[in-house]
Amino acid sequence: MPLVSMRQLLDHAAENGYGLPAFNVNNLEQIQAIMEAAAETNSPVIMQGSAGARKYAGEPYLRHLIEAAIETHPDIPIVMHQDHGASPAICIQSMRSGFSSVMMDGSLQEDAKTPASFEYNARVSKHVVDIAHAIGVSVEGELGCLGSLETGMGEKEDGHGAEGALSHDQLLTDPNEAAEFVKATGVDALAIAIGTSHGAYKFTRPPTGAVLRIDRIKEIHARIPNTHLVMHGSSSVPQDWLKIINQYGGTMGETYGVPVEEIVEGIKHGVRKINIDTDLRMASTGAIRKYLAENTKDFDPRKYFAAARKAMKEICVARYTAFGCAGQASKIKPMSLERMAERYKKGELNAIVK
Ligand SMILES: O=C(COP(=O)(O)O)[C@@H](O)[C@H](O)[C@H](O)COP(=O)(O)O
Repeated sequence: MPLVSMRQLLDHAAENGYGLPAFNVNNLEQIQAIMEAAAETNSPVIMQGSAGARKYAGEPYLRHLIEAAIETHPDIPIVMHQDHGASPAICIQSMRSGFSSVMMDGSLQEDAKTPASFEYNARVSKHVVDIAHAIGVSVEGELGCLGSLETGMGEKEDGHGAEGALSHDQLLTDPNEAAEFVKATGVDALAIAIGTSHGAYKFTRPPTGAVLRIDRIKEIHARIPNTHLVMHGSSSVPQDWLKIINQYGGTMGETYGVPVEEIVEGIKHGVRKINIDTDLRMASTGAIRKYLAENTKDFDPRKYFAAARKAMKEICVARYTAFGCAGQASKIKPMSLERMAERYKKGELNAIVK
């Protein structure tokens, strides 16, 4: 099965009431873990490369690893998505190199740190949509700045994200603005700010509705019913892996993520794409720490990478199952990007704004 557009998968998810985890990828073992889990559960796949991943692995390595997944698993629809493009130029470069979906993150200025105005965000996002849709590529936008409703701080991590204190309004996507943004841009998917943040340190205690505003999802979805909502920063920060990391020499502090049952609630109200990176990082780190501590004579990296791959696969299977993707891959008839471009041109995929 060829590479497919993200819009095709998210439309299928909306029609059938499920959500798709979008796993960040940086190396071979992560990609194999995701694909083994998808094959075992018959799930469609979104793999995404962040700015950090592009810096770490280099875009050609990422692309060829994902292409290897497509070749190895011809029966699974796969989206190659570029996560957090800080400028139209980055998105255009990704499209040129074969990504079937891009995120234009105009919520921040091109430095990926300074919150941008609504006008700037709408202008750069619309620019990317015009180019992407002409070739059948899907576009995710972002409105609102990710950060903590507990502390009021932005979530700068690894060079990406707003720095310093943010107002409550900036940390929470406004449904009226979301409607205006989608009308002005025509993005296929919209990342919203509801109190989640990237990385492991999201909440100092299990989150309540005051700091994780799932209720806001319902209000936004009611205004833009066919624009697919995206939850960034949605790792659940598995407590069992946190314990293993610390048991084997790690010093991670007490922290909590987004509970899977809250994500499932979001899926009932229009969330279709759920970004997950930290959970696989934690499973991988915990498994490697444990393996090396228990096998002190081993020096073959394939042994501890295999342990990491197995741990990551278990998380992927759990998320595919919980989000309702399991069993869906074989029901999807892939559409070429050319066909998607025709559909955009005919207006078949126009946004509904209420
Ligand atoms: O939402 C995301 C991950 O959420 P998470 O931390 O797993 O809760 C991704 O979109 C981030 O972009 C990604 O984790 C950032 O990765 P790097 O830039 O550090 O590679």
